[in-house]
Amino acid sequence: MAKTRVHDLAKEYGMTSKEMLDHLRDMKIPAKSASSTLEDAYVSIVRKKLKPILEDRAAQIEAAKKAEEEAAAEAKKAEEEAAEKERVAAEKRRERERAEEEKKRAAAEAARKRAEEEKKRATEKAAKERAEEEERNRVHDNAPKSMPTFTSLLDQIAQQEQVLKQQAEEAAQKKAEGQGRRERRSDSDHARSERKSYSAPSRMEQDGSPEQGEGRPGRKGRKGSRRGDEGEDRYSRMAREAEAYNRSRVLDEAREAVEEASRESTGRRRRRKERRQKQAEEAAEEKRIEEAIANDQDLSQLDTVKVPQGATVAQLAELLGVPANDIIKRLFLLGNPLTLTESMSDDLIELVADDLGRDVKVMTKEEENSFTFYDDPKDLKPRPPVVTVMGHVDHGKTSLLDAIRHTGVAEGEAGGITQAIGASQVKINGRTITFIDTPGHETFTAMRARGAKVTDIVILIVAADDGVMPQTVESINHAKAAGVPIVVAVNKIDKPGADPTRVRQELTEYGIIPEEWGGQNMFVDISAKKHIGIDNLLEAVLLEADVLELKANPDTFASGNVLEAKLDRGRGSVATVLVTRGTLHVGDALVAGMAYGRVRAMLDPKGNPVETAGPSDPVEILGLQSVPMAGDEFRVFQDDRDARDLADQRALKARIEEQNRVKHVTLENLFDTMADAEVKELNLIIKADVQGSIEALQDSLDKMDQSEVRINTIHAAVGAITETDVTLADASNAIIIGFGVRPDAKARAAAEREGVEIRTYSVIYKAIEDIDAARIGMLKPTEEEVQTGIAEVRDTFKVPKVGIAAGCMISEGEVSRDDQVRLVRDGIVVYEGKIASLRRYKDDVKSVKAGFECGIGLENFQDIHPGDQIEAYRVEEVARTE
Ligand SMILES: Nc1nc2c(ncn2[C@@H]2O[C@H](COP(=O)(O)OP(=O)(O)OP(=O)(O)O)[C@@H](O)[C@H]2O)c(=O)[nH]1
Repeated sequence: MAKTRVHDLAKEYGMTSKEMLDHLRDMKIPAKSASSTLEDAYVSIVRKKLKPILEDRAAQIEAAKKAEEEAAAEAKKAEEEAAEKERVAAEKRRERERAEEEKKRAAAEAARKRAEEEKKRATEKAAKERAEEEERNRVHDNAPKSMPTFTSLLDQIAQQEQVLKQQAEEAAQKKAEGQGRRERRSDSDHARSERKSYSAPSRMEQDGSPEQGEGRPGRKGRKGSRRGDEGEDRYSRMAREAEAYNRSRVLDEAREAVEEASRESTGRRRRRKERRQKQAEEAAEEKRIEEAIANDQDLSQLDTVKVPQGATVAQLAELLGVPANDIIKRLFLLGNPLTLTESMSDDLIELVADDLGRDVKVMTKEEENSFTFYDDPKDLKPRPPVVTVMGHVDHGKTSLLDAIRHTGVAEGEAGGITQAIGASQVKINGRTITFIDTPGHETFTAMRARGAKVTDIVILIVAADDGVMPQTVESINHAKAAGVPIVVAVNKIDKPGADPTRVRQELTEYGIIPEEWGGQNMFVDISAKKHIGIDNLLEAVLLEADVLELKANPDTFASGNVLEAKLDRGRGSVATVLVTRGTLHVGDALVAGMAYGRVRAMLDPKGNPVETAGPSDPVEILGLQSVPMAGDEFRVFQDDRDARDLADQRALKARIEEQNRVKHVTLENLFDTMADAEVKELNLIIKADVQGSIEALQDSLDKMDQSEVRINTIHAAVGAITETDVTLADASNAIIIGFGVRPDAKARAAAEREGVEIRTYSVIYKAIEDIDAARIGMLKPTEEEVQTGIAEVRDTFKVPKVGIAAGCMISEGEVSRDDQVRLVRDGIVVYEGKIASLRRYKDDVKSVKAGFECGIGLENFQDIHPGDQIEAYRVEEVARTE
């Protein structure tokens, strides 16, 4: 019989071994230590006696739980209140922003008006100035530009001379009154003295010695001029000096005036140039605003200049409307001297533009070409509808498409019809309908996920003997999500148990209501097998198409989507494309995703070679140099260099993204990486469900031999592995170790993208073992966990005998009945084990794929909550490499 150890029993009662030993001693039960074993009889005594303790503990736990719940409820309430407050604040903020925006718009409008008025005024002023200038030029015909200044200077000089002459006369008069001998002097001498002494007073003032001069006996001017100051008459000397002084001053002033005049003239020229530039800018701005208004563009985006990636200095200058020198100067200051024809990096373009106070958007070739086409309504012509058939498995999708392909074909020919490409076309009443031959909503949704909306109408096929089934509902939801109208084909009406009315009834539950019952959907009863009602169905599709008024411009370069593509051994890259606009011709240069080429040959759905394909035509094209992907958009280019450039650019971008994935360290490559590295360190980020695990691991790591590789724990915390952890690991070349925790979806995607290794464990010793082995290059994994699928728990329900089961949606991959699973709640692993039941509605199924709903029961586990995640995985053997 199994024996129970003291410490196990203690654990069961949530007490320490010592406490348990004390109880045993009280009960007189022999036990020495925690590892002592107890007979079953003793164990049952203990259980009986300790029952009140257990109950007490349970009550405590219950109380604690209740308190916790209350606290949580309160916290939630507070959170809701805060959220409400935040919402109100956000609303107010938005209102403020709206008002601000309005204000800005009004200001912009006012500025524009002001600019207009200013422009008008400036034009008038300029005209006036021009008139005045012309007038002036007429007066001073042929005169140099500085002449007016000289003239005014000469006037000034004449005025000054007049003043000085007066002053000299006054001085002479004074002197004549004081000294009689002056009277004897000749008239000419007197006149000369008068002329020459006009600046005498100022000279005297300068010398500060009028008395001294007055006291000295005078000499004859002529004599004085020959023999120096001694014999010179005082006034003559003063006059001479004044004349010399004046001449140099006048010359200086004149020189200055000339300079000033020439400065003024260049200044004027500059100002004129600036004014003209400003006017041109304003006119350009006005034109842009007018164009933007005419094209319904967002006015706030107007200031952003679109610059193609790799633009040269000259191109950027032209786009920004600034002199190239301005850009070269800034590049020089930024330490990146470039010449006019050199191209600039994205960063440099942005830096320089920023420095110039301009907003730019560097456009990749992809962005440059990713505009939506605009067609003038008068160029639009009706086009055939494009139809996809959807429905539950075995309800007859393939049979219907087959029946449709045989429509209008004579019995004898029927056998010869082969489905050449992934789409077909039928003619009814002289009109064409295009069918996409990959039925089912997976393809439909996959295409839609890639941005390809090719289907105009969905035919929902429902077997009259089976009624609405799970995939019927899923198809409805997918069609509704894409906003595509549904025509219902009630199939298998030839079968004895067929009940078309029941189908109609059931579909009303999902909002699909027959027209005859006042709803929006056309219903047609058919038998795909017996070819009954097929024409009626096609007519219904045409009626629906009429409502949609499907149109496209056929007279332009073709564009559309790739429906499927493959590499054919004999023919190379083969792609089925659906033209949505324009007309595709043999010889056209086109790009589809990363593939580029010229259309070498085209085949229609019946496999016949054709020269052209218009809107809604599916064709198989040969000639692409690589294989595009289903859903890729294709476009024809006028110039095949543009097509090649775009394809190259896309391929280059993909390559760069691939290369940019830094090769991070993993436990497997640790040894080899360390062999090359100078610093031998292993960085770890540890995430665990409880603090204890972190401490236990850290403890073991500390004890590890770190002489060859130093182990650094750069971050350790309790909780799920998040995107931030991955970012940190990426930046510090670290490995993430998780205990009882899982990465969330974002973290998983980031780790995949950045090549960061995440290792999750449920036992510590296994992690230590792996790290230890990796350190010495001995990590040889023999098993590998392969994730198969993820199920999101949407709801839980009670199943008799099974207990609580989870109503799930498979969000990734495929979950199989025999997969191993773990239940993850908020990133923490709460259960690991097996699937007890996997069901689609009432049926047990082997597996369920992404996009489908199912019920999952877990083995011996009932604590499932909505919002939990069930991760399914398989453990696979890994072949040893050595
Ligand atoms: N009696 C009868 N049987 C039909 C009719 N249409 C289809 N079937 C049969 O139903 C079965 C399933 O038809 P499929 O066309 O393969 O159905 P499906 O929806 O394409 O099936 P999956 O491709 O598996 O999703 C085949 O055995 C058909 O012969 C019909 O109008 N009457």
